[in-house]
Amino acid sequence: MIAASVPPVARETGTPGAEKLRVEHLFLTYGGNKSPSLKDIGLSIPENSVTAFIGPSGCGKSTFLRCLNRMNDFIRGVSVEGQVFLDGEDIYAPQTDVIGLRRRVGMVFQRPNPFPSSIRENVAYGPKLHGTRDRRSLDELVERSLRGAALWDEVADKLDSPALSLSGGQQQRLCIARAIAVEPEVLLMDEPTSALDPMATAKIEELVRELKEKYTVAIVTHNMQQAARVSDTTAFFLLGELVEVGPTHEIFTSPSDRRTEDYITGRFG
Ligand SMILES: Nc1ncnc2c1ncn2[C@@H]1O[C@H](COP(=O)(O)OP(=O)(O)OP(=O)(O)O)[C@@H](O)[C@H]1O
Repeated sequence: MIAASVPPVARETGTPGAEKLRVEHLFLTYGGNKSPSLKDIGLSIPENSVTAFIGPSGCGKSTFLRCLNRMNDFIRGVSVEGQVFLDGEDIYAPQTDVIGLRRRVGMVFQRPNPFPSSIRENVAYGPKLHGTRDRRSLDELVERSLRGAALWDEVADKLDSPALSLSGGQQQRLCIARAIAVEPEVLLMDEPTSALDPMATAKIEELVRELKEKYTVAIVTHNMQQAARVSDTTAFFLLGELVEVGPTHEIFTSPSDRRTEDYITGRFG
């Protein structure tokens, strides 16, 4: 039996599989809505792994992802109850440094959204904002981040070209480079391939599998094959509830909840 609310696992930092994020009794209600869009979510996310959030449109996947670095704070009237622990500290506690939190928990969005500046400037932007000024350090960071996003070989000779001159898939990898340039611990990805063609999608999927060596990755996807290909753990959401979470191969081969089975076998969604 795979429980939707999993008990905390050992929290020994640096150990693959130690708990990075833990969510307890999370409810979220958008302003003006009578009922919550997320209901009593409990979930544990191990570090150095990929966790996929799947479910039909409107089930709350993106809303939940945004709870993990308080991006929902930008939406007026949202109320959040419950707890989200990052390395054991509640990110919704009043003393939380939210800017610091978003540095530790970075985000990549559905549509590639590079700034209208050069490739180099896109990657250097975050580190500069956080105080890195030295040109050599910045150059090193830009190269390391572009390598980390599997883009370096394609752009090394044109770092001062406009980011918007890149293809959609390259732009999305640039956004990943921008996200990792500030050395986050967690990367949240909201349907990062939904605007890309199959080749570009395959590259991002390969990259996601590599990224878990250094980061904890949580990814929202509409595409069940993608979840099966890239993730270690899959969480299935329906109507704002977390129905089931477990190892990806188990969710896709022997789910314990009938609703998960109906979804993954295409009976609805
Ligand atoms: N800014 C908002 N204001 C009010 N309601 C919202 C807002 N954003 C999302 N919702 C509602 O919250 C619920 C969950 O939406 P969410 O976008 O998180 O679902 P999703 O599973 O990510 O859907 P999709 O796969 O279509 O992106 C939906 O009923 C949606 O209408």
